[in-house]
Amino acid sequence: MPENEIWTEKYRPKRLDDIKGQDEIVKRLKAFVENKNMPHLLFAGPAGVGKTTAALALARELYGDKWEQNVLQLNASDDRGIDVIREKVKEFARTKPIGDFPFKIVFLDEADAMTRDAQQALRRIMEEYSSITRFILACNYSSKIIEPIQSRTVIFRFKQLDKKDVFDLLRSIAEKENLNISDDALEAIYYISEGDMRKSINMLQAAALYSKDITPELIYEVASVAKPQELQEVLKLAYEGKFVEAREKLIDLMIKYGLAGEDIIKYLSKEVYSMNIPEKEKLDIIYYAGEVEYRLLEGSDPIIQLGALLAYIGLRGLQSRK
Ligand SMILES: Nc1ncnc2c1ncn2[C@@H]1O[C@H](COP(=O)(O)OP(=O)(O)OP(=O)(O)O)[C@@H](O)[C@H]1O
Repeated sequence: MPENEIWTEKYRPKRLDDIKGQDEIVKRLKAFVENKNMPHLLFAGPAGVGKTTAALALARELYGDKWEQNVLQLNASDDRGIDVIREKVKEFARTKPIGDFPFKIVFLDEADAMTRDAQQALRRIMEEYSSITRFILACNYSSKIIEPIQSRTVIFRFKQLDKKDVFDLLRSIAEKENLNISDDALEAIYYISEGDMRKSINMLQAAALYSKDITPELIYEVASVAKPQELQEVLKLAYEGKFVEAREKLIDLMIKYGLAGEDIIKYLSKEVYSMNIPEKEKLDIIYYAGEVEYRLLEGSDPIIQLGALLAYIGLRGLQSRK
């Protein structure tokens, strides 16, 4: 293995059985392999949870060493306008499978990013060549796929991966790469990646460039994310009415980690849940944070908007002490 290989590729499961946390889906895909037949499929779900991995593993198990000749994979980074769909996909879809197989597979990643016109062209090709070609479309939101495609595919909904699945995989990678990873560091990775396995593995690889000992500090540093305690500190200061200190600390964090207002608001909101204050206060603050986020996305000044949020938290604190 080359030294600088990307770990998400190096450790991408080759077989369906090695895919973590998607047991129901794996079971159904294995039945397709056994029957040597399958309908068109639509894989929907969040980023980095195994959609592409499942499509490729399915192809490997169906075709064995002929899998690459029988699969056309077009990523979102490839041009996938109508012309490409018409030419490239059609060209591939209309020719016979290589070897003794009844159909070929076309895999399209991030199909929900394709224009409606391109999806319409795709739909016609799906219909025309369905006797010798099956399509697997992956997307984050199935609602963004045009209805005629949805109704022609069987939808598989991929779940966000839970802690255990992410921890198991990261531990086994750490062992193979001779790293020491603490449980706190695993927690930190999960906190930031929110069950996105690609993000988790990338973070581990980035941290390993600096040290064999993977600690939460190192993870927060490479991920360029403020530690939960640092954000808690800001919230606490604000709630106690120490507005100026809270604001300064927040600006320091933004500079230290190079965070944009939208990032900060996301992480701050997450931390509000663990504040030691009444439930009603938390809900009010989270509601207000939602409004601030909206204003930020509309282009408002982040320092003023985040200041407004801190002031609001301060007011809530003041009222609760009355
Ligand atoms: N369920 C899983 N089990 C084991 N490894 C996984 C799983 N999901 C993701 N991975 C790892 O994360 C990497 C990215 O996964 P994959 O490409 O399958 O994500 P995806 O769901 O297709 O996401 P996207 O929508 O962003 O393309 C893989 O190379 C693999 O190493």
